[in-house]
Amino acid sequence: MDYFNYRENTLFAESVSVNDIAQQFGTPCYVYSRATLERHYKAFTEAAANHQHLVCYAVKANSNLAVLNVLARLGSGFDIVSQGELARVVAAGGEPSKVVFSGVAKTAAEISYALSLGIKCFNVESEAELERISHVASQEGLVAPISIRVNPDIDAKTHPYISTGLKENKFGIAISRALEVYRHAAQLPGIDIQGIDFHIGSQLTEVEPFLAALDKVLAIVAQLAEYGITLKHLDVGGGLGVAYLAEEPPHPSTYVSQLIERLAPFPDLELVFEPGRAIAANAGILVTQVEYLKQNQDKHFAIVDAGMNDLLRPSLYQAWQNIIPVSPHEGDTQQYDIVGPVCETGDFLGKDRALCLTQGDLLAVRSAGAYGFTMSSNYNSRPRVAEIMVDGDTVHVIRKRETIADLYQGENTLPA
Ligand SMILES: Cc1ncc(COP(=O)(O)O)c(C=O)c1O
Ligand SMILES: N[C@@H](CCCC[NH3+])C(=O)O
Repeated sequence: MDYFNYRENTLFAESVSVNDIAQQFGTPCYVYSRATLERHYKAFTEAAANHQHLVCYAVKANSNLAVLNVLARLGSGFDIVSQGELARVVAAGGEPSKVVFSGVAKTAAEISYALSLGIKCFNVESEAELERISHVASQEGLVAPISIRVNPDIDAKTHPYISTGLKENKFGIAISRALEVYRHAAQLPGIDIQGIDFHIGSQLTEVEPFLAALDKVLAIVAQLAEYGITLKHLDVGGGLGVAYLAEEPPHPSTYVSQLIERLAPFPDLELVFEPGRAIAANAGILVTQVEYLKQNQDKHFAIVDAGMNDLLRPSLYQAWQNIIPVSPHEGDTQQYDIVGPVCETGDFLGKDRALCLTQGDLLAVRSAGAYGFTMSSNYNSRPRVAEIMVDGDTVHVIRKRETIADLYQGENTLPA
């Protein structure tokens, strides 16, 4: 049974109610749907069925072991950006041979760990990193599979903090230098050139920027072939957006098939995708309870038990996420700012929401399955909340709520 639709992540399953989950496990809590995660993953793989491909789910979106395990069981690969994420993939039963390693600041220790596990590819983000990978691999008598992440200088038309493919962004190697860097890489010891990679940003709502970047990168693939460097894969990154409000991002199947059309002249080039948000965002909600209602002159506040430390996106990006009552009831509707307990004016989950509320009501913040828990913190010494997975008629606690004692575990006072 599906609990969340791709566009409207309907909350109310017949057999498992959000109310019951909140009663049983307390609030705030994140609730994810296994069926939805699986459906979103399959939207990519089914659309790509006629071309060699690998979906490498971007672990940063939601790195809970159960989420990774659900995807690993379907054969998913993983896009990681740290040793910690790689360790999670392994602990969740993912295959290192399906892991691509992105990120601008890979340390020698991280490179060594990833090499020892035999990952699919390092997505190299700078010339200095290429030298470091070559050095580490040679020292260890290993060969590192690499792909150059090129920065195609394409405007992804998204929030400036999550745009990554412009020349002023820190990511990737300028596309104008790509040929030179590949020719150098081909001479380096311990390096095995496997592919090419780009990732132009997150929450893109149009296919055009992806296609523009892809065209630029395919031109490089063709030129490299002339130099005798034949690439095995092309990694188009992640970035496909979801509907938080009225956005109308392309369905994964439309996006995937349009990219694959462009690959007609390259039938042997494996296509790698790194979706995070498109798989996880609308597979999850954050459930929170109204602690107090309060009015300051004309302003109405609903003070809830989840704050910016639990869900940072509204504060950080002024991101809009739908907030709905779990059990709607009759009464007066007011324009509420939904604010949290954290001592910051920027601590809000939503502003000016027309809602009919009473103290104790449960609210669901939708589209919270991606960049929700993973961006949470202990700010204000608030324990991290529980994560729950709905799997058919069964509800699993996939991460228990932190205790107060967990908050300072590992800390010490100074010796006497
Ligand atoms: C290199 C890389 N790949 C994949 C992703 C996943 O992006 P999204 O969640 O937008 O699909 C990101 C984050 O933007 C990223 O930096
Ligand atoms: N954290 C961002 C997405 C960043 C993508 C990371 N490359 C968000 O919540 O929208």
